[in-house]
Amino acid sequence: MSAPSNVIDFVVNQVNGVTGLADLGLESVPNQYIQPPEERLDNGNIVSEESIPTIDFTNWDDPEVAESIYNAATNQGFSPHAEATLEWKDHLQLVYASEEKAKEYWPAVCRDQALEYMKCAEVLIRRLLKVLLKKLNVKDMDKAREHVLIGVMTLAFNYYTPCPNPELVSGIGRHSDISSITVLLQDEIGGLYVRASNGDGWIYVPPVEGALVINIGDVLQIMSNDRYKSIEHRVVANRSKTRISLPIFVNPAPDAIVAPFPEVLENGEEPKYRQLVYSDYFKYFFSKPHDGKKTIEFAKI
Ligand SMILES: O=C(O)CCC(=O)C(=O)O
Ligand SMILES: [Fe+2]
Repeated sequence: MSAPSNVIDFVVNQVNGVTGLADLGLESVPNQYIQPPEERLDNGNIVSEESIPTIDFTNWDDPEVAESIYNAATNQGFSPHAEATLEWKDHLQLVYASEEKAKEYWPAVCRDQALEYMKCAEVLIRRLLKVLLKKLNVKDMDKAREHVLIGVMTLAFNYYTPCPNPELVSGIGRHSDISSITVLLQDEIGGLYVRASNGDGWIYVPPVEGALVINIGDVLQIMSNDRYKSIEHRVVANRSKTRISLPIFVNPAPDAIVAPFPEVLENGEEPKYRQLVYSDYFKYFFSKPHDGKKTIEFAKI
């Protein structure tokens, strides 16, 4: 079977998605999905000596838990440049504005489960942020801070359909999230990689039953004036299995002002980032293809 003559129209406008494309039984993926060779992930750039830490949160009051979270959040490298290709995934995003709005607008098929999950996750998110802020000397989460750190939470459903040429495409191109933090639930298939600390290779993030993946996003990097580093990550496609992941993006409200915390600059440290309105950062991120950690340059002084 050959690809439709207008792939974007078939996938996007006719709402067939990548899954509809794959269902045509193509022998090879359309050109629009093929990544340039330097962007492909192979055994040559996978780092196996390094792994990501798994932290047990059962005992929140243990200072060692706080220390592990802090260490995990301060470690990240840099990235080179990227080309624009389409991603091999379909997705749905549910914005959590309020419980009433969620009940009104979210699809009935998953509404109750999604709401329950969001409520549980919110408890974890608040605790995590508290630990991370404490290390920055930011003592309380007042309304203004809440507006910027947990202004809008969005639950996304990523659906990575099997791909006939997984080595040529990208499930999601390399990027850092533009959240404060992202809490990700992945199924047992695997496919997520994060940048190794040398800034060059990639580390596989194995699915761990009962564990969530926590990513630091650009907003926390900006607000911590680089104490915390947002993590560059990517997803590879799978030849035979469907993979599902559910990230919660914990984002500022659109009108929130993002800037380094005064507490971080207290000792005369120079701010590395300017003040910006989050909606401008958001628009900038979506105005271009994923390009590693380059979005944050937009906020740099
Ligand atoms: O599917 C994953 O594991 C990661 C998804 C992701 O990075 C994103 O949606 O921003
Ligand atoms: Fe992401």
